[in-house]
Amino acid sequence: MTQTAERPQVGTGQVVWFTGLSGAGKSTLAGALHAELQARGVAAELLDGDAVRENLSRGLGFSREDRDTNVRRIGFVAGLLAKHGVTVLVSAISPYADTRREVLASFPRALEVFVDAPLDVVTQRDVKGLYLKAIAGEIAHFTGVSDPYEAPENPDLHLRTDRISVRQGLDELLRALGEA
Ligand SMILES: Nc1ncnc2c1ncn2[C@@H]1O[C@H](COP(=O)(O)OS(=O)(=O)O)[C@@H](OP(=O)(O)O)[C@H]1O
Ligand SMILES: Nc1ncnc2c1ncn2[C@@H]1O[C@H](COP(=O)(O)OP(=O)(O)O)[C@@H](O)[C@H]1O
Repeated sequence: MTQTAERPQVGTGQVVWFTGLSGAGKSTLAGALHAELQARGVAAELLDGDAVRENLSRGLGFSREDRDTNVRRIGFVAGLLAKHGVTVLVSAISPYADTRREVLASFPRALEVFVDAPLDVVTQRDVKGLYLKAIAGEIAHFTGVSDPYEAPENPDLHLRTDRISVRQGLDELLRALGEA
């Protein structure tokens, strides 16, 4: 007979939700934090926007409805992982404040991280060459150019990636997680 009641309970994992424009630095910071947590032996999982869209959300586009579906799907998986004590790092533009609020409120422990760089900076970075195309009108509904981005009003962490280094951002994240 299993003695579930006597087994040690796995603590609820924290969900660290990185939101911001394309090219703001979400993947870079979430990836750096993931590597650091793993090196410290912390059970951590990364749900990155691009990988999610290739798998869990394949076929979804960038209408409000599809973005919200994408964000809710990520939230569902993050919640399952967190329930088992995993620290979950989510990197997704997640542009709509209401949907973010709803999903974040479903986690017992959540940290909203606003990865923030002004439009002119991300346009200059143009990591994937998408801003050039969006500005030329070749990509419809591109966040920050022809589609909205609703910045968090009261994020747990606000990282201005045009003012701080990746290392400084990582240090702030570790501090916020009590891992400094
Ligand atoms: N129209 C439009 N708007 C914004 N982004 C676009 C668009 N089309 C493609 N891409 C690429 O898709 C990545 C964003 O996917 P996300 O899943 O993070 O977006 S969302 O949270 O569902 O809004 C985003 O990746 P990141 O640069 O990593 O943010 C872009 O590379
Ligand atoms: N302080 C910083 N934090 C994060 N990324 C930075 C920072 N400074 C410069 N960058 C650069 O900005 C780019 C961000 O790209 P990426 O992480 O893919 O953004 P996103 O996932 O938000 O689309 C990378 O080329 C990264 O090296």
